[in-house]
Amino acid sequence: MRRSETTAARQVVDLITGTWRAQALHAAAALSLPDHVAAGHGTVPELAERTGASEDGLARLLRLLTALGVFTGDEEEGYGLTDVGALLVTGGEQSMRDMVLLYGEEFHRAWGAVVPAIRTGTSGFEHAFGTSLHAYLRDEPDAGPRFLRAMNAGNVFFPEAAAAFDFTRAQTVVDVAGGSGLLLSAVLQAHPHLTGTVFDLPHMLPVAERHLSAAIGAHRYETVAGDVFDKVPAGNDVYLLSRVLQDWDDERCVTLLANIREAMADTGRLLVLERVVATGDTAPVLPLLWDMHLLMAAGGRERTLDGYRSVLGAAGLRLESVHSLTLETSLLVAAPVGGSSPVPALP
Ligand SMILES: C[S@@+](CC[C@H](N)C(=O)[O-])C[C@H]1O[C@@H](n2cnc3c(N)ncnc32)[C@H](O)[C@@H]1O
Repeated sequence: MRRSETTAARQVVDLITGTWRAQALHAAAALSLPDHVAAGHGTVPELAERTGASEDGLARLLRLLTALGVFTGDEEEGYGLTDVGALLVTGGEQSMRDMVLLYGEEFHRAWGAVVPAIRTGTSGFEHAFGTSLHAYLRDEPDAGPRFLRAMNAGNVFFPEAAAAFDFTRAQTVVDVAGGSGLLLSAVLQAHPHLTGTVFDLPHMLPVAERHLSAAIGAHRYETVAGDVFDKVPAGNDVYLLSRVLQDWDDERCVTLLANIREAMADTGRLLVLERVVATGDTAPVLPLLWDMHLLMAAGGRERTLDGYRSVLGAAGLRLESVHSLTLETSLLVAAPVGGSSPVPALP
């Protein structure tokens, strides 16, 4: 075999085995191995006793995940956690365990329906579960809070978003479909003069309420239940819309954006947090992977910059600026068409 063929074959094998890596990580999180290792129980017999798993299976899983950079050590000495493994320990502000679990369980099943999803344009989730992700989150006990905990793990760009926009002249902020309230709390913590509202479906609000009451204190925020396709709280200076457009087709995006436009003053601003898709063989892969994942999960999509411009424009908003954040996420600042001044100055 020529060298270029070897390299191409290697690439195919690496692509095929990508899902095995993710599922090995999922097994470690599902068996709480990082928790046990963090508690000092790092040998295979100790882990077998605590998890009820077979020693042979555990030894092989740990040896693979050590090679993948999740654990340190070996079977003889016992295992410790790398920085990656430490992110899989339960609890803690930065923990990504809930994300690993959701992606390894429900979303893995949704990806199992990738071919019918691409054939039909209906989400992989609907093919696999017989119901939409949104209905599942509403109807399945504890699914909503589990989903929000998993979303939290991907929120590493929230503090950056709070710093990327000049909030000094704003007084009130609404996080539209704000989920866990973590973005609003990052904004309120960074800008103590602001008060804020989390607006979301009623079954999602308890998580935001719990988080904001602990992080912010009762007098600076409220939670409001409602449907973004009906109307959103009016008269605020800044509207946040994080990872929401990604779940809907253009028509639904225009409806919800038009509701936000109607609620904002002409001087208001809308801050959209999404990934921007580029094309070509040098395009960053993460937005493209997430675009495909959104088809598998909610039947949604990531958009090109022109795609965001187009749905904003159809709702009476214009894209004013774009800021790059970590994990290839972008902050898009939009202003009402015709409303040129920024949010009003504080008295
Ligand atoms: C992908 S999550 C994003 C949550 C949050 N903005 C974030 O970035 O972590 C989508 C959110 O949209 C909310 N949502 C879905 N349909 C909605 C509707 N019709 N009205 C209001 N919120 C809705 C969900 O409850 C969920 O919190």
